[in-house]
Amino acid sequence: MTPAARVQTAIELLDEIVAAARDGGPAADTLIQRGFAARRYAGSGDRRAIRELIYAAIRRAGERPESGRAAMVGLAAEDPALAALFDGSARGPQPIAAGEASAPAGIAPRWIADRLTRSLDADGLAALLDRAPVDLRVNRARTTRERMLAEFSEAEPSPLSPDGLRLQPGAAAGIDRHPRTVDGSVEVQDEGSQIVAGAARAGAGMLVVDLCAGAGGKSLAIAAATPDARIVACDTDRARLQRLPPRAERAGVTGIETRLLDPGRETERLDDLAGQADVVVVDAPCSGTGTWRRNPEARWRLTPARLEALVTLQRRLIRIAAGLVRPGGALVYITCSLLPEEGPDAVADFLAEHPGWRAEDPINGLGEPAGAGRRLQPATHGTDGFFVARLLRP
Ligand SMILES: C[S@@+](CC[C@H](N)C(=O)[O-])C[C@H]1O[C@@H](n2cnc3c(N)ncnc32)[C@H](O)[C@@H]1O
Repeated sequence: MTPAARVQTAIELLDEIVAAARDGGPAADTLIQRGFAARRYAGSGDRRAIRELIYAAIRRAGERPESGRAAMVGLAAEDPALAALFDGSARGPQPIAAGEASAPAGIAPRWIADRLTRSLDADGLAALLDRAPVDLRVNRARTTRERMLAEFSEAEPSPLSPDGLRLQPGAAAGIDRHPRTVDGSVEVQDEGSQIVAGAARAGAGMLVVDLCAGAGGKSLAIAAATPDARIVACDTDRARLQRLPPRAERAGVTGIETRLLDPGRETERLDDLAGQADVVVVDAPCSGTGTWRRNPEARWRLTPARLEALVTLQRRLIRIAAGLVRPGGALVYITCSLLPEEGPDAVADFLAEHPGWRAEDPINGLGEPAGAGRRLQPATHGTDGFFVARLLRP
């Protein structure tokens, strides 16, 4: 493909990404993969260049642009070499017209950037859109970090997690097909996610409920660290939860059972666990502001109404979780968001409504204080953004 044709293809795929963000469609990565499958003529160099153009345009545009072309025209305004490729050649983009729509540069939609500035300074805000490294969690049930460092010659030990390895983005191509990923020796998992999973502090023989387990990122980390715990992994999303048992098998961990919940009627399937759990983990559905560096178009999907619905659901899930904790047990509340209303404010509300419960440091001084919990952020800790609190039942 010519460089100009790559730009035109990036514009076409961006059009689909913008529409999907507006209409609740598939993630950018899915659309890009489908787009490449439909364009078999694009070689690996073309694909890499197109993907880079797309993500550069997405990262740059804080507000959802009106079209893929507006996003790319905005990028071209800061890059004369790119602007020169709008040359009207056979498969290239038409020349940029005077006064043509151009997406403005920004970090996030205004309404949400305003809320984030309650808790992040300018560097913290900008780092939400950094290019993220790829972190691996070494599966203690299978191997050791030292052995995996020998297998992944380009990896470094990640600085905060004892089980983490870090690969720079360029060195992580094909990581899903790497033999040590396939045999369950390592899992792709952000270092921040590894650390907050550690807040469960599960011990031998404990009953742990992972209320929002999804495909099991946290459950698998807990099981690898504590082979003798019983982990009940719950979720309302059947497709996600179904991905957990094969992952557990691949990782060689036992003790995880899955439980599908009915949205709005979660407690009906949790009756037998009421007041029984040593630890309940609530890795709540959230805005994902802490993971924008991996899914930058997610910020185009958020609306005030969607955020409000999430905040309401988070508060409901904490209350459900509290009903499962045994006296003296712990509730671990996690979000991958840096918005106060999804983290410290949610915990403050819970503590105000539940006298006798108290918070303790969930991650042994790592991260920084955030209300009754702690948080990790890309700018300061090099991880995705997370909030985590550990609340003890009287
Ligand atoms: C942040 S994700 C969990 C990620 C997962 N714990 C991991 O580490 O990979 C939040 C999960 O909450 C689930 N969820 C949404 N509403 C729920 C509800 N009412 N009860 C339980 N889970 C719910 C979503 O399906 C989603 O999988």
